[in-house]
Amino acid sequence: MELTAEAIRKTLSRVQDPDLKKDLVTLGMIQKIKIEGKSVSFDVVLTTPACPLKEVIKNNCLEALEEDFGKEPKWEIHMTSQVTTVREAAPVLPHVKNIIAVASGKGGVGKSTTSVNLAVALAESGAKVGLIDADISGPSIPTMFNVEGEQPTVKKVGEKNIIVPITQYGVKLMSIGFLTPAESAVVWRGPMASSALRQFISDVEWGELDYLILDLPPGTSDIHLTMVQTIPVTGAVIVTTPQKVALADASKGLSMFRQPQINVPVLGVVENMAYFTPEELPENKYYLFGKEGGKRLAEKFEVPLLGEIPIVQSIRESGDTGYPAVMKNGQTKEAYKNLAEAVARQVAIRNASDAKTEVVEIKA
Ligand SMILES: Nc1ncnc2c1ncn2[C@@H]1O[C@H](COP(=O)(O)OP(=O)(O)OP(=O)(O)O)[C@@H](O)[C@H]1O
Repeated sequence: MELTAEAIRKTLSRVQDPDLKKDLVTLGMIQKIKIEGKSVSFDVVLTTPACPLKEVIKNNCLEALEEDFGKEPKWEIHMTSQVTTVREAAPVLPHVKNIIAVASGKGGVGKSTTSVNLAVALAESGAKVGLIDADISGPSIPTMFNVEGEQPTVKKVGEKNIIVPITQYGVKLMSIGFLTPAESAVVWRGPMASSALRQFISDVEWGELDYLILDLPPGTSDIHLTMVQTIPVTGAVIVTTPQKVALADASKGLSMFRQPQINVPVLGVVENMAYFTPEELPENKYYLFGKEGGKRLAEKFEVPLLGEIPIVQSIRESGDTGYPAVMKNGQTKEAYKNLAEAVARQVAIRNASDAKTEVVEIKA
């Protein structure tokens, strides 16, 4: 077959994105085809830098091309990415492509730990990431990022005061905890918290972000309703442990997002503390809180199980020392990396599906 851009496109239109179930050409993923003699280069623009199928897609392209053009041409395939969004021309946070709420029904199940490691894992994949700590009951993000006691600066843009978020480990951070000294026992009442959060949305210099993670307080109170209605959430991630009481509360949390007045797509469930594993014997698993509760919850609500995170001493220690577990090599890094890939994948699937019309945008 003659080596032309059109012929290459025709061949690549046989290669599908396994998640989006459409071919790469129709999805607009094949760009910058350059032919120089027998050397061909082109870009494959994926929907997220955290794409777990990068290698699979690349190999499928190569296979199809060699089938049609033989082994002689030299193929140079650049795997790049551009995170997708359904928030074009959004009234608030117009440069933030996706807002992901991390929620749990019950407290203490590891929602903040999950948010932190998810945010850092996404940033490590190359995405632009922000994190809002909306946990008014006990903001722990400053500690988990080792920025306790730091205060965001304020700058004037025109007539307006703009808050510059704190950046740590490649993630832009705002926390209710930055606004009150750690030792003070300020109780954030609903309206006060909502107004602080509204400020986080309207007065913070977030810039361009691929993913803004929102660490919500535990539970399903009125405060949640206000928060979720204040912030135009793209999708929600539900964190639970496999324990019966946690699962019952997680069901409530999940159902909250599906209420008609909220109507936020649930991206999936994370089973935290899924099993205990001693770091020196990673193949030994002990199901302290029961087995596969998160999986059953995900099945019941017909949403994906995004990850199973073991209970490991170093995860707790990393939280306390402010050096997220995902930054250290080993088994927990893999678990969080896989989680980030699964979340990014579900966001891309959401954005490509018809469900996008259901995402509610509410002005802050
Ligand atoms: N997979 C894990 N392995 C070991 N320890 C964990 C794990 N996940 C969370 N923890 C620890 O459990 C405690 C509670 O976690 P975290 O603060 O993330 O929970 P939370 O659901 O956000 O709590 P809150 O209800 O206070 O918001 C912390 O000390 C944390 O370090």
